Amino acid sequence: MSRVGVLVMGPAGVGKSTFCNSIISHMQTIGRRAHIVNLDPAAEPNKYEFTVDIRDLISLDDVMEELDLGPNGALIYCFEYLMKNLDWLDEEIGDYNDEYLIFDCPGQIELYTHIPVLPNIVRHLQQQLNFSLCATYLMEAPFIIDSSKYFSGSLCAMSAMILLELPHINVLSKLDLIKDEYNRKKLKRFLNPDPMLLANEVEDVNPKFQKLTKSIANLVDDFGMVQFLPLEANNPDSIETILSYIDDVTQWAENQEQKEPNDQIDIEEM
Ligand SMILES: Nc1nc2c(ncn2[C@@H]2O[C@H](COP(=O)(O)OP(=O)(O)OP(=O)(O)O)[C@@H](O)[C@H]2O)c(=O)[nH]1
Ligand SMILES: [Mg+2]
Repeated sequence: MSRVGVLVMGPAGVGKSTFCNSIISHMQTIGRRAHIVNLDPAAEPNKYEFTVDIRDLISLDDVMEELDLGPNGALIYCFEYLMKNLDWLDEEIGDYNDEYLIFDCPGQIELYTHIPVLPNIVRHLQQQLNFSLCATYLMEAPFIIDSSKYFSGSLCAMSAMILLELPHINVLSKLDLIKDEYNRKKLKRFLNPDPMLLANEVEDVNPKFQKLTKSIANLVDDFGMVQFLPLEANNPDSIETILSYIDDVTQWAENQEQKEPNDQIDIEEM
């Protein structure tokens, strides 16, 4: 049994759910099967039906109303509730052996930076449900092309990377919105950036913070976490490229190949 899980993470409105839908649509086109697991208790109705939906376990609106919590507190409560009811998740996912599941996560970034619920869910999926997992972290291209924001975005992505300890792919979403303004060469500076060069470009920063920016650039540089894959949700080529990276880090193809000899044994045994 081999299951691939892709966590789709990133700040609010960055294009996570749209990306999930684009993967499903692309996979259908090429004859592969995938499902969306919705982990956002505040999700809006989606183009593709959620195969597993946290809202079937707990509703954000109910929590807000009954416990008199705000949306962020209620979200944390929902995840803590999910942690206490992981058997529900096991049961829901249980029927989907040998499948490709895409986990659409909420946009509250505290979930990826300092609350341990997501790492606990990740360990559970790996250890109890035998998932080969990959994290995708989306950042918006229009946001990131400002050098100073590039560093704050990179720190958030690194935070998620450290917290989850998973194979990690950074994605620059909504690239179509800046394509006309930035030529290929300029875009490459952000997709495959040199943090030290970008740090020198940060302007309009209080001199007191320039040193801090350089230190952060050093850290990002040392970490080697400086690559982004471009995403245009409506461009199948960009989806295909990202999917090939995900397949690679989750060893999807190898798992498929491994299954073939067993299939043959089954046939011979019959
Ligand atoms: N131009 C452009 N717009 C996009 C793209 N991807 C998403 N959007 C738009 O961005 C908005 C937010 O997209 P969602 O997919 O709902 O973002 P999200 O990250 O799931 O949002 P939350 O779940 O609320 O955190 C929507 O209006 C999308 O149509 C893209 O590649 N290009
Ligand atoms: Mg969403």
